[in-house]
Amino acid sequence: MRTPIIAGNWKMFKTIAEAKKFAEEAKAGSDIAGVQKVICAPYTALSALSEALQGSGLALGAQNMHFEEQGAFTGEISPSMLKEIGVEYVIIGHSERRQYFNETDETVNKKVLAALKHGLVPILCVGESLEQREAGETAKVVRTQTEAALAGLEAEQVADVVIAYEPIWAIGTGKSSSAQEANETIAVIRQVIAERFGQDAGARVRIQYGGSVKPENIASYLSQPDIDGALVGGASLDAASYLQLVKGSLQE
Ligand SMILES: O=C(CO)COP(=O)(O)O
Repeated sequence: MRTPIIAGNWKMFKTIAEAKKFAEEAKAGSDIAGVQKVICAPYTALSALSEALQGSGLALGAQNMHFEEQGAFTGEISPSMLKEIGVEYVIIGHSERRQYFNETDETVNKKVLAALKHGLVPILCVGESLEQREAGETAKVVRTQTEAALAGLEAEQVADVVIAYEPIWAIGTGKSSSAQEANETIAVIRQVIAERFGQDAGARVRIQYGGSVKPENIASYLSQPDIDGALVGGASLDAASYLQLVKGSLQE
């Protein structure tokens, strides 16, 4: 049985004061059990949130990191810097980073390896563009991205990775993939992992859907057999909305 995981990706939103306010409000859901709750905040808010989230039941995540331990990499943040302030999860390879910040399958792979080495749980993002989808290439694209990102990992490590399937055309557009279509693509990802790393890793790895997930549609995704949670942008910015997502992820 895979525990569902609902991760908020705040992207470039929220000052420290706004982040603290969210943390206070999110404490109303501290007693909700059976689901893993994560908020991935901007770097500047992480340290304050590490304290402010105490007692909320929410774990802390970052949205990116460098793969090196330290060095002359102006503007970058290392895995141990994140660990030091209580970060447990890190989003890797989000399509916005692939699109705007030159993230490649190769750097994604290095970051996944570095995260695991430092005891951070990577939330690895994969997903096709609208053009690729219309060309019938969805399965091929997610297969290539998944294989490249997980190259060099042991089966035991793969089981600990969280994967987020985010079709690019569904991000922030209000156009969500149907739950059934999302489940089909997620089943492909699970199959790729089972082929490469064994049935056990395939059965254990948690795979989220992301792209215009809202409190109104979350239950339909989570009712699918291969979908284990959601990576949510816009609807995670408000604490009440985030808690509704968490509640909605619990199967009746
Ligand atoms: O990119 C996303 C989460 O990482 C999805 O964003 P939205 O939920 O705003 O569509």
